[in-house]
Amino acid sequence: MAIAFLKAHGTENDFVVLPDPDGDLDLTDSRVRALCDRRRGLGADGVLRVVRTRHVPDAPAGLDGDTWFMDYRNADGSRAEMCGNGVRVFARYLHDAALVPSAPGEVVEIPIATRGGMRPATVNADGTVTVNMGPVRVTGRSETTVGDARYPGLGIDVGNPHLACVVEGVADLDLTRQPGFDPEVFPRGVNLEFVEPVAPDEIRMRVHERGVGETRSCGTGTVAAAAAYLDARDHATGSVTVHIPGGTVQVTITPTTSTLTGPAVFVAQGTLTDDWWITHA
Ligand SMILES: N[C@@H](CCC[C@H](N)C(=O)O)C(=O)O
Repeated sequence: MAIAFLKAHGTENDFVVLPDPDGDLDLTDSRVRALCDRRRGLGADGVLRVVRTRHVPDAPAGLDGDTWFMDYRNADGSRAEMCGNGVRVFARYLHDAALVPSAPGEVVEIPIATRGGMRPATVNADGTVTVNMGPVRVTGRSETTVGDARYPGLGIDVGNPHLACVVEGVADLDLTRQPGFDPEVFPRGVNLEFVEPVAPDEIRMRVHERGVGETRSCGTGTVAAAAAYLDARDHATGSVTVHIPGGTVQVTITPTTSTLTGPAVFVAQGTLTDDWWITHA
């Protein structure tokens, strides 16, 4: 069987990467949960399966079948539409493994399909990756609760759902439990960002991710956080530096789209044992 894997992270939002060009892997929810388990598996916030779009039954209609598809799974086994840190890692993998055309010294845009649509990315000369994250759609206002405290926030869709709340004292929040949210507003669940300005156009963010729990970074969340920060200043566009526990990224929001720039780091590669794979079917 010899199933190959790589371990990678983007600002410490960590992933198991599974190359599966022909869609041969039977990646069950149970196997995703086991892979992400930090004791009985490799340990990660999510899994990125690298597969051609034609082999993904739930890929959005109209995508080219040859395009590489980022099949993203949360640590609880659920599928999500998008993962911003994941796209950076995914692009870096395609680039370094020479799975996409490139010329020495040339910055080439890599088309990447996701359940949230196309998210083209470029690997920059310094090794960082810039992802075109698509338009930022404001979906309304809602609130979250952490313990007894209520925080109003801005609902934002960047392929996946977010509620970004500008608060004071981000460092002191207890995010070890699922914060409350309105299931009528977010019937598919929601990623919750807590955002604090630290300087002009510079914010600190923590996140509780749908399907994972608190993570050290969330790329789509940083875009939502930047949008909420700008909205609080009556701006719809701008460039914001976002500090998360796992590092720093740069977000730019324009009238038509948004970009996310940050690192993509590969830690290890190896092969899963057949026994382990069979046991966790
Ligand atoms: N960590 C990701 C987001 C992953 C998906 C999210 N948990 C969801 O369910 O929508 C990112 O970097 O964007």
